[in-house]
Amino acid sequence: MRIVADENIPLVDAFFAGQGEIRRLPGRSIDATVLADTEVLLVRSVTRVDRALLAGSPVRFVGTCTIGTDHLDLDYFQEAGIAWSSAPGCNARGVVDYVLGSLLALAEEVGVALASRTYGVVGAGQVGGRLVDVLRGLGWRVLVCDPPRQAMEGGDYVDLATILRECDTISLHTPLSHAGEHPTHHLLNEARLAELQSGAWLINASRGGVVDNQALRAVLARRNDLRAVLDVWEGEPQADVELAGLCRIATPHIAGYSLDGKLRGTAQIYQAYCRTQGLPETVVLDELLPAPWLEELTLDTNCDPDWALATLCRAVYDPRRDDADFRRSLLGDDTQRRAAFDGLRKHYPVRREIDGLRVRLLGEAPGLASLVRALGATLV
Ligand SMILES: NC(=O)c1ccc[n+]([C@@H]2O[C@H](COP(=O)([O-])OP(=O)(O)OC[C@H]3O[C@@H](n4cnc5c(N)ncnc54)[C@H](O)[C@@H]3O)[C@@H](O)[C@H]2O)c1
Ligand SMILES: O=C(O)[C@H](O)[C@H](O)COP(=O)(O)O
Repeated sequence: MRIVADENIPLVDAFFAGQGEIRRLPGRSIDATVLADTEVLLVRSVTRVDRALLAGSPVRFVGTCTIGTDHLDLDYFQEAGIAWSSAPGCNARGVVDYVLGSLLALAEEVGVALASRTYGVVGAGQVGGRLVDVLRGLGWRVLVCDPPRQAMEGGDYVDLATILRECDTISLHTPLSHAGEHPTHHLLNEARLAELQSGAWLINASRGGVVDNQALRAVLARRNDLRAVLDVWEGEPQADVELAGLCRIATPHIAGYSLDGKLRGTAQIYQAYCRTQGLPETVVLDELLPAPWLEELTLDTNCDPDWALATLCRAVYDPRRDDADFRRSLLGDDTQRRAAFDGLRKHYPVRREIDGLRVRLLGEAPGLASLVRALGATLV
């Protein structure tokens, strides 16, 4: 059996070598020609997988090591009887860590307490749901907008207008969709962006097209009270340089790029492949994940909780490093910038997840203990 895999899928050999011959290619160069004799296609988000790519090929399983599926034509897969799998939730924790790191950076810059903000989470699935749990666990006020979940489950949700009116800190975590009852393409359009509160912070680590980038650029140019954090861009790998310049944090679609998240992505499509083929799963992720560089921290119980929060988060990840790398890459011409966008992602440094930390408290400190638990770290 022949397998074509994006060259940026880590551990693809460890998981799939027993299944056939693997050909690794840059995701953007996978085309119909290379699939002419391929049964299994393993991709990341940069490969558009649709009729034009697959028609006439023997591909019978498509795995994407990503949460997002907007690059897959699922209707075509159904019509053509092609089995597929994404990796739901694989890197959700990484995105939560990115949002936390961004909030810390903005709070420091503005000089406000994060506890004084009102958070609006739009889309409460794998990523947004985890984020809501962390923010509420920290004791912060959070409103949630998720019309599909609200329709299915009822519960304590608000609409987007309420989020824009009441929240000064908004984080977007919806899929990118152009159709259906609740399409998200340009969910934040010119009119909605105009409703952002004075001094609002807007974070988008979902998909670029959820925010009208041109409208965002215009509103940020007009209003210097607003602060935007963008990890995702319309037209990637091309990012709007002027818009990036107006953002407080700008990164090349790496919010979910923890090592754990990437490896989980590979493991999840391997598991799905085995299930569809009725094969036993013989490769186990836990045996392949290296130990984190920092496993345990000890906190004195009289430490300041805000310092503890920043220290625990930044011990694992600080998005300002990615922001700095990305800004340097924006100095070239269009071709160089596109290459740099992909290059920064391909050569992304090792990063782990905050919930992998173990924290030892030197004595009784219920407030600190609940902070550690809210972050998802383990108290020892
Ligand atoms: N930047 C990154 O590195 C990165 C990493 C992981 C995921 N993502 C992206 O983040 C987004 C969220 O991922 P997820 O795993 O949480 O997805 P998910 O499918 O688990 O959750 C999405 C949620 O959004 C809700 N939703 C759908 N339409 C909505 C609308 N119009 N308004 C409000 N809510 C709506 C859904 O009901 C669902 O609960 C996706 O776009 C995904 O591709 C980005
Ligand atoms: O959808 C996802 O899982 C994320 O956006 C993911 O980080 C995309 O990474 P890529 O496949 O582009 O490497």
